[in-house]
Amino acid sequence: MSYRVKGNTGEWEVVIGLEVHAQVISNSKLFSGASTKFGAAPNEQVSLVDAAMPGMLPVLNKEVVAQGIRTGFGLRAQINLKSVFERKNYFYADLPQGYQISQFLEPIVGKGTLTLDLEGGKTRDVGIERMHLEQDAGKSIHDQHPTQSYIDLNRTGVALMEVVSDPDLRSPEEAGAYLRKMRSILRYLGTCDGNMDEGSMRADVNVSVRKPGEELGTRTETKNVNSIRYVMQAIEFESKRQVKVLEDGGEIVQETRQFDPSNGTTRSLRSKEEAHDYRYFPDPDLLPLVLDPKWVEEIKASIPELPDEKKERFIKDFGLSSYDAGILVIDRDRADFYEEVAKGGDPKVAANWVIGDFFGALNKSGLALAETPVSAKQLGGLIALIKDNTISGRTAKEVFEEMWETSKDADTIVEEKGLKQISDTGPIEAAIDEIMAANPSQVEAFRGGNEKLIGWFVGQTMKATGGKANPGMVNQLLKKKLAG
Ligand SMILES: Nc1ncnc2c1ncn2[C@@H]1O[C@H](COP(=O)(O)OP(=O)(O)OP(=O)(O)O)[C@@H](O)[C@H]1O
Ligand SMILES: [Mg+2]
Ligand SMILES: [Mg+2]
Repeated sequence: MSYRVKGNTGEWEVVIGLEVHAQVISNSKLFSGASTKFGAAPNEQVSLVDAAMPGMLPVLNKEVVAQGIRTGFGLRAQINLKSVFERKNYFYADLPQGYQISQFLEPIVGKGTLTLDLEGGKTRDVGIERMHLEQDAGKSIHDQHPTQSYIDLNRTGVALMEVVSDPDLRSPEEAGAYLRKMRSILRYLGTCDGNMDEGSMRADVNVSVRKPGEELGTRTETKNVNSIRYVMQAIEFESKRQVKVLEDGGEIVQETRQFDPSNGTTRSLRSKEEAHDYRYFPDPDLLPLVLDPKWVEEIKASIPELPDEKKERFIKDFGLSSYDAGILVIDRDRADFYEEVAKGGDPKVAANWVIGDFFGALNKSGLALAETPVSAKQLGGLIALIKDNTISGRTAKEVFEEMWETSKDADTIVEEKGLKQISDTGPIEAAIDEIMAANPSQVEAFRGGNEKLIGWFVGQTMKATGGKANPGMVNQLLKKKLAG
């Protein structure tokens, strides 16, 4: 079912386009050699270029350009061999140049596609309009002094990628899926760390509403939202607000809004009348960026397997469901971990264990994957023991818990605790014979048609063998013997 906002006049469709600002992983800034490391004391990482000292000239950072190209390939997008840096002029205290160097008419990356992984393993493609490179601004600090503002220029000039989506998203969930996938792709590529709480990925959220089938409505833009949950909340609030305004006979004005995380609402920052005229023009200090096609090809050849391809391979080679494969490929470490576990035998069983027991245990103990007490190889070893019938699936759960506590190998634990499953027919048959001899009336009832009693016999046999009998074998032998 598609997402709709219910109003008094019927149902409204929500239309969303996201602009994602992603900080490029690079040691130095877009046009200066200053460090980009997170967490430095204010104004420790500011070169003369960043501070816009007179006469300072920008020098383009080649690594950032390479990162931009990688991102373009990750978004299955057109790489433009010629692009142009332009000045986006506006005044703000934390913008010493009085303009931001950005790309406008000719961005480095053109149209592309991002595939959403939705509920139930469904997917949907969303259009990418463009991606360009630009400088970040500095930071104004208002909460240190009652009457003064402070400026931190560490972030000034840090390279950002702005990825602009088409207005293709239709619900808060889809917007969430879009951001999760974007983050996953950028992390696979190593072009952005995707840490939203450190501000390395932020979104401008464009929202409009319309009656299904109608033309696009007027959008508002909620700036700089820094968590996926907040983006979803902003969409929910903003779409309901717009429906109410329209149904009350009002009009939506194209405006910039701000999200308030304390109550999940948005409020107006500035309206269209006050909208910026950025007076874009090509930066005279920078030549057009012309890429060597050979270099671009080299970069293309170095792109790693990305989540979509990996997912497809997991489905095809390992027989996983789209849903399971989607969960496993979300980040590269998880996917690698799973593949290592799958070497232990049955890849489908491995997926169940990794997604269920293993991720569950990680979650419960609040550990990151890198801190796991049970290695992929060890988990693979446990699964191999189930596969070759050394232990039952049920015993395996017990062994896993012990592994988690002690970091011991599965076979060591099975050996030490004597958990080996009984798969010899001899002792199982002996146990069954004894139970049947001691319970003639049950045997008679079963033979008389009460087939449900098989469960009782299984239980008795398991009990008699200390829970170690191979359950498949117990079933098989019981059926044979009870049939008489
Ligand atoms: N009617 C609409 N409803 C919802 N989203 C829309 C609508 N029209 C456009 N959008 C989305 O708004 C975003 C516009 O971003 P874009 O960077 O092109 O321009 P901008 O927001 O005006 O510029 P700036 O980068 O200065 O904020 C895109 O993601 C686009 O898909
Ligand atoms: Mg934009
Ligand atoms: Mg915008």
